[in-house]
Amino acid sequence: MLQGRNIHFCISERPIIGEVNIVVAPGELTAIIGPNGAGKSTLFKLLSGDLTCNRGEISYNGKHIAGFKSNQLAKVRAVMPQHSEVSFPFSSWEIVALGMINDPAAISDRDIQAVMEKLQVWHLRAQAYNMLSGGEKQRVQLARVLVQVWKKQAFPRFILLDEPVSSMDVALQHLVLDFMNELKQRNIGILMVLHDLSLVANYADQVIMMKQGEVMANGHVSEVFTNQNLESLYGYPIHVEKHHQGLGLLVHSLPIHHINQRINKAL
Ligand SMILES: Nc1ncnc2c1ncn2[C@@H]1O[C@H](COP(=O)(O)OP(=O)(O)OP(=O)(O)O)[C@@H](O)[C@H]1O
Repeated sequence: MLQGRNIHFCISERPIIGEVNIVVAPGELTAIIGPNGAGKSTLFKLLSGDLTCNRGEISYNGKHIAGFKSNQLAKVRAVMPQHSEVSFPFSSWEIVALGMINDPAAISDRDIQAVMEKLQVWHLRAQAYNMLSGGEKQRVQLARVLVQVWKKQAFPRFILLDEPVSSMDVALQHLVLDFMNELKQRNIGILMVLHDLSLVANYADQVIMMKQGEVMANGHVSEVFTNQNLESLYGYPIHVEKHHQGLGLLVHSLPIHHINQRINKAL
C-alpha cells in the first residue's frame, strides 16, 4: 500500500497542499485529476519522495518513506516525472536500461526488448533520445519505468506517472493504458496524473479529484465520476454517459458558445 496521511506542503508560507490523505492500493490504477495549478504534480512529487512534506507522513508498504535508502526505494516504486531532461547523448536503449541500474540482474536483454516492442520503441533503440519526438520520448521513459519493476517480487510495488501519455496519439494512449491494466495484476499499484477524462473514466479504478491543494472527492470511478463533481471540479459543464451498447463511458464537454446559447435560451 502507498499511503499519504495528513500531507501538508507550503512554498514560502503559501500552502500548496492542504491536509491530504490518500491511499494507492496494489492491483489498482488510481488517477489524480483536477484543474491546472490544483497541486497534482506537487502531491505527486511528495509521494515519490522528490519533495518532503512539511507535515504528514508518506509510507510504502507500511514503512515511512524516509526510512528507505534510495536504492531500496527504487525497488518499491518507479517514477516518471512530467518532464525528463537528459543532458548526455544517450541512445533510447541506454535510457531504458537506466531502469535496471539498481538491480542489473533483475531483467534480461530479451525482457527489455519485449517492453520496448510493446511500447513500439524497439525500432528507435539506437537513436539519440534527445532527437526523438515528444510521444516517442514518453514511450522510452515509460519503458525505463517498467523495466525497473519488471522482475516479479513478493511485495507490492508502485508505478508513479505524471501525465505519461500527454504527447501520445489516441491509439498509443489506449495501448499504454491497456498495458497498465495488465501490469497492475502483478501486484503493482499505479498512480497517474491525467488530464484526459475519457481515459480516466475507462481505465482508472480509483479517482482523486484535486482542487486548490485539497482532495475535493476521492473514490471508485463509478461513485465519484459524476457530472456534478466534474462541473464543480473544473467550473465547466462536463457530461458522463454510458455508451449505448455498454462499451464504456463517454465524457464530453460542449463549446462555450453552445453553453452560452443554452443559458440565454433558459433566461
Ligand atoms: N517551486 C514553486 N514555487 C512557487 N510556486 C510553485 C512551485 N511549484 C508549484 N508552485 C505552485 O503550486 C501550485 C500547484 O502547482 P502544481 O504544479 O502542483 O499544479 P498541477 O495541478 O500539477 O498543475 P498542471 O495541471 O498545470 O500541471 C501552482 O499554483 C504553482 O504555481
